[in-house]
Amino acid sequence: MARTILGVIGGSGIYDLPGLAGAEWRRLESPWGEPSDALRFGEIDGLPVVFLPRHGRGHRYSPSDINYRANIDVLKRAGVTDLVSVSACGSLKEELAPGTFALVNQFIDRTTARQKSFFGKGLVAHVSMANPVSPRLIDHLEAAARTEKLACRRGGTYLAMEGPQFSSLAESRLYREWGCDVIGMTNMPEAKLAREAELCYASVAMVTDYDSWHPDHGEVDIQKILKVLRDNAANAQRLLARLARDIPREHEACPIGSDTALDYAILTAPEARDPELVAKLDAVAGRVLHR
Ligand SMILES: CSC[C@H]1O[C@H](OP(=O)(O)O)[C@H](O)[C@@H]1O
Ligand SMILES: Nc1ncnc2[nH]cnc12
Repeated sequence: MARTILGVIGGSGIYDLPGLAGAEWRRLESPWGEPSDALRFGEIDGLPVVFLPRHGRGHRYSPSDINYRANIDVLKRAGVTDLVSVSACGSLKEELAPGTFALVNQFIDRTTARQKSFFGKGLVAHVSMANPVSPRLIDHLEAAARTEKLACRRGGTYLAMEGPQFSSLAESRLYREWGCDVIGMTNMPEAKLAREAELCYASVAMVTDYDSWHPDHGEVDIQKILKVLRDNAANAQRLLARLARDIPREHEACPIGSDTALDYAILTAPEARDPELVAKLDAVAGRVLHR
């Protein structure tokens, strides 16, 4: 079994990870283009941690402009085994009040303008997304939240919208009718690409607002969000530090097979594969392409 290397993608309001011993920014090249930023390498209690600010330092990339493929590729190149995403989101349920951390386990992808797969013409693969989140990683996050006494709910469906505008009232109501719990703009295609790269993935959806549907809270606006975001970011740092201290140092085999997702996923015959695409997939799919 490999040793655990914890990856963290920080969302809005989270552009660094304090408390990393020996921390340094290091830029990794990716054949998939420019990632959002350099990676922040360091250690917590001897555990290697690799951090990436999803929107880049200074918040330079909007959700539609983020190169999700390059981000996942560089994290894979850095050796990450377990990837935790932390994200701001709107609540679609009364009981998920601002400040709550939802450990979501399902996604509905309503994004339209993003590259969603590492595979394609010349190398076709189909991975399962029935269970997009690694339950073991959720167990560790839930335990960490409990230890840190953070308001947390296990499970839930995250609706990923394209943005950057917030949803209309009609959309907000529709997503509630669909049974969604929270809404954000970034966890898709991130979760899909993490699965293709055989990473265990989990998402901490940190509620900042009630989107637009709630009769007592009016419409969502960025000023309100920013206020809650600051508290959430401080709590997220505590959660992540606790997770890093307590997660097992040996990477545990994923009970839903995230780390073997490509075993039977590739359909293209070896002789029909595009050598250029095969070369680009050295980090993401090297385990199965070069065996
Ligand atoms: C800060 S409001 C909207 C913005 O925040 C979320 O970003 P992230 O998921 O990276 O925390 C949301 O998806 C939007 O991009
Ligand atoms: N209401 C909302 N909709 C989409 N993304 C968000 N991020 C934070 N709040 C959000």
